Amino acid sequence: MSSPCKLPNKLMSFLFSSSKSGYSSCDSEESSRLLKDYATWEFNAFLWISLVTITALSLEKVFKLFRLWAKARRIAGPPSSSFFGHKNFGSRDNFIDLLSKLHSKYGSVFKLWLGPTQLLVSIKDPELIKDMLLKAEDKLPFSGKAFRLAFGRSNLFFCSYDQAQKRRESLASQLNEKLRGRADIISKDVINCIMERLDEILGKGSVDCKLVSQHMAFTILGTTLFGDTFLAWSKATFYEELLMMIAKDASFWASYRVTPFWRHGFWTYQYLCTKLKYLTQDIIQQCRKNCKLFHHVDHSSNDETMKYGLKSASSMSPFGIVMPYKFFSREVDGHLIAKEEPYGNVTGMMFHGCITTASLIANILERLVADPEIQDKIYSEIVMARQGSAKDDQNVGKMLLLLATIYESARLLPPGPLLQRCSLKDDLKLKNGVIIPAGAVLVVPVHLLQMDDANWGSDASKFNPYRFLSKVGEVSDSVHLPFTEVAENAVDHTENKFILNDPNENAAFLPFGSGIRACVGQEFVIHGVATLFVSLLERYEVKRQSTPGNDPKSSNSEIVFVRRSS
Ligand code: HEM
Repeated sequence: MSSPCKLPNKLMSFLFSSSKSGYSSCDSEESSRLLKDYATWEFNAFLWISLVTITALSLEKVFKLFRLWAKARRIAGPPSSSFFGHKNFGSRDNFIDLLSKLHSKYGSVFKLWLGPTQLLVSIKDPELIKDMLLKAEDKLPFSGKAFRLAFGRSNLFFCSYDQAQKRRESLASQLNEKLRGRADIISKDVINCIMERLDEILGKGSVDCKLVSQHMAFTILGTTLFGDTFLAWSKATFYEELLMMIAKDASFWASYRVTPFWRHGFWTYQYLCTKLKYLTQDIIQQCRKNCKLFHHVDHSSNDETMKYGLKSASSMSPFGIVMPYKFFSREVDGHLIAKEEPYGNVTGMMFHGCITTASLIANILERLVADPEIQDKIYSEIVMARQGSAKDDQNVGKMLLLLATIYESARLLPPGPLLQRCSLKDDLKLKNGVIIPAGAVLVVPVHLLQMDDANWGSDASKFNPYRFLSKVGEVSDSVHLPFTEVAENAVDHTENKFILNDPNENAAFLPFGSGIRACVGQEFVIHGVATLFVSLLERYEVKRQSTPGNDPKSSNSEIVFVRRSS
């Protein structure tokens, strides 16, 4: 039999010769034999290459696993109870309790095997956490998967930092640009629209605090991304409902290792996700149309603008402060982006922003209802800040008690999921010398940390906004204030001068995360929610509904908005 490496040449020469001299039966036998040999040779080569590749990949996996086990041995923690399968940790509260107990036993860093290949490392020391959050760049593939499954490709919430970095920077620079301008973070029109909607809901009777907060957050986020176009969009209510329905199931469907195509519920979920995508496309198209119109009007009115030195009012803009050119062009800072990505990013932001902002608003309302004294003081602060300033001035920087109340409510937010990170490629060395192997899941039990007396004093579990305020002269020079330019003028009602501490100075303040993957929207949200509460508290007093049999201290009882006499 001819040597296999000569086969292709032979085959080629045969094909050429046969085309010149025509077919004989002998030639055709020879040709079919050659073709057969060639096919066998190709098939064998394919099998060998597959075998070598699979063996190399398996060896790499086994090697990584041994490396993980070897490196994890050096971290304190309970031994793995079972080599096979998962350990059942019960509910989320049970799991947090378990972490708390293990921290008391093993110190500020310990490991916990979730399975033979899944290593979790929990960190509770604020300084080590700060160090880790600066160094660990990646997130768990799970969170990226939940976003991708629901909203399509999204680089903003991608697990690998390399992929997310450009979009993060682009979003952060747009938000910060607006914040630096201090103007109209939430425009007067948006606030009016929110108040009108609230009046409408109040007219119908009882108020569900969570639902009202959700509507408010949704309007704020929608107008931030899509501008005033969003206020006139007829499908906004449907969009909100759909987003919330998807939010309920997103983690569940993402928790499957293999996408569960066989489950009917999964297809219903996918149907809702597709509907949401079409709605996102619809609002984006509306924005584009308005943008063209806007540019047209803008160009034609340019002469007038120049002549009278007028600037176009920001409320006229059809876009919000984030989205336009950067998010819907195919290129961001020289990087070409996939066609799907802008929709994924925008819907992902709506999803994350609405859920987190809604829960913050609801939490602030609950705190104000439970503490009417603080509510009264904030109201006086608003009235005082308004005196002497223009009627539409929305500079919330002067309202230090309000801002401190927002920080404190964020600190006391009910326990969210753990803050999680990982380093996908490299091992991570913490400043206490502990080496965390690449691929380990790093978690920060945020709630434990934010309720820890060691970090916040003996009243850590109590609502006390004053912990974020310092008397003038008592604050250290190292404290940088986010609203510096106005903080100096702030006066508390006890007639002492107070200034607002930067909450991020305390490494245990983590409602927005910290470090390299910290929340991009933190300052925007604080500023936006403060603007909302200025208008809300100017108009209403929030109280607990006092119906017979209703425990006034229970946080489940309904809230009423009592209109203030103007
Ligand atoms: C009360 C409201 C909000 C809270 C409590 C919140 C909280 C968080 C937290 C805890 C993270 C993870 C941080 C980390 O791992 O260190 C995060 C990430 C993020 N947040 Fe927020 N957020 C809020 C609102 C917003 C808003 C309104 C936006 C956008 C306009 C936004 C944009 C983002 C982005 C883009 C990320 C992903 C960062 C990344 O993975 O690289 N957030 N947020």
